[in-house]
Amino acid sequence: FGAQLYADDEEVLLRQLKERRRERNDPSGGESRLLVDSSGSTEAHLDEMGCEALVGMQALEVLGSGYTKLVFKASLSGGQSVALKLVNEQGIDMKKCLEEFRDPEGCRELISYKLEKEMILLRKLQHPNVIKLKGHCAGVQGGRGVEAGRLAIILERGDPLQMIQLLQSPWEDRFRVCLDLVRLLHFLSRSPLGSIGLLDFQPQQFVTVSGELKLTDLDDGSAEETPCQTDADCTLQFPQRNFSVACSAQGSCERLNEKRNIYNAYRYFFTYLLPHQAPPRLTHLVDHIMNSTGELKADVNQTLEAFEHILHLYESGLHLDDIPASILRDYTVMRGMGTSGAVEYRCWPSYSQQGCLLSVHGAKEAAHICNSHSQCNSFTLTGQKTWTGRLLASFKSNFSHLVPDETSEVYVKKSPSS
Ligand SMILES: Nc1ncnc2c1ncn2[C@@H]1O[C@H](COP(=O)(O)OP(=O)(O)OP(=O)(O)O)[C@@H](O)[C@H]1O
Repeated sequence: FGAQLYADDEEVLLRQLKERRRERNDPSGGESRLLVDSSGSTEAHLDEMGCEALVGMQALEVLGSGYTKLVFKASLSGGQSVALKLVNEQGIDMKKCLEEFRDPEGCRELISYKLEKEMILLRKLQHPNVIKLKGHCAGVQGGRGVEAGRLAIILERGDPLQMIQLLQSPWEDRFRVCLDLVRLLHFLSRSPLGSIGLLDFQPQQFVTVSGELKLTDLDDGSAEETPCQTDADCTLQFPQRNFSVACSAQGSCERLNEKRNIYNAYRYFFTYLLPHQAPPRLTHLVDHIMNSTGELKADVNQTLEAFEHILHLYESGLHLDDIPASILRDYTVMRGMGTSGAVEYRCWPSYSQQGCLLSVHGAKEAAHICNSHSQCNSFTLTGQKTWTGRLLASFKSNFSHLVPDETSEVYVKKSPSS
């Protein structure tokens, strides 16, 4: 069934289009939220939004576009911000189809099929790291930049993944993207449609929603393992490396989709995001992940375990056990206080451009960091937390006075004589 859903065979598409045309001429088949799924049954998706949700919406800006689809940010009349995905009339797919068939309506319909396929897949593959389908409308009313009469799918809105921005962000946020990706690959390896390989593994296929990574382009997947006769038929080829996979007794390359996904995760994401500025006490674990995924020595279960282990240590602070509690004796603590008139210094990669704002497990780790910065004479544990629940600590050279602040604590280095 999965492989059938992923089939892009032109003949299959045209047959489906003809069937759809027949259904449309059938007066009973007009409901916009009824969809014929590939098993032939008609499913109602009454919890999803329909065309009525788009009445009065404002299409605000283009979020992104690709060969097939165009994505708008839209503000619904209730104020909710969503992403609308439509056929990209200017896209390569449309151009190629027009060149070949010179039939604008047929081509639009052919490409709409990919949107429908994506919709079916989004329903079948629900996971925190897959973009959420909110609904669809088979005849968009029109609005700024959106033509009338087109199929639009309504998705939760994300921010396109900006690799350059991510490279400059704290390790914790970069680790989160990699962890989310591994959680997604783990799910895809045992999805309801079988083990799915993502054939186009570019960062453009992903967005983030409040820092969480989500796959948004689902039509470039394969749920079929490559058929084979001998092991020689099962090679995974990448520009820098090739791998051999065994041909199973059933005549398919064993877990090729899973392996391809892991290596792509390594080459497009981990290499850039994981090792750089990893917490010193976790680098050996990060190096181990880099090695085992770069050499395809670990499967997706082992890779996920390794990531979750790092997360556990990082959240619990267990990796900091060797920092003695006595390190805090060198500091005077003032609870319920913040500072003003601070003399800031910059560190990298800081959560703030102006000063040195880093995440810590607690006062002990903050003191350890402050001791390693020559400019640091005090730090404030703010009440703000990062996604892992770690605290944001602001490191400073000096400050002019203390101000009451229920949510924070100030630690000042004792002078050598005191
Ligand atoms: N829910 C969303 N929120 C924000 N941006 C999105 C969303 N979905 C997609 N995008 C942006 O729109 C772009 C195009 O979407 P999508 O990848 O589905 O189109 P495509 O035509 O299949 O692209 P490609 O040719 O790369 O396969 C994405 O690269 C992404 O940046």
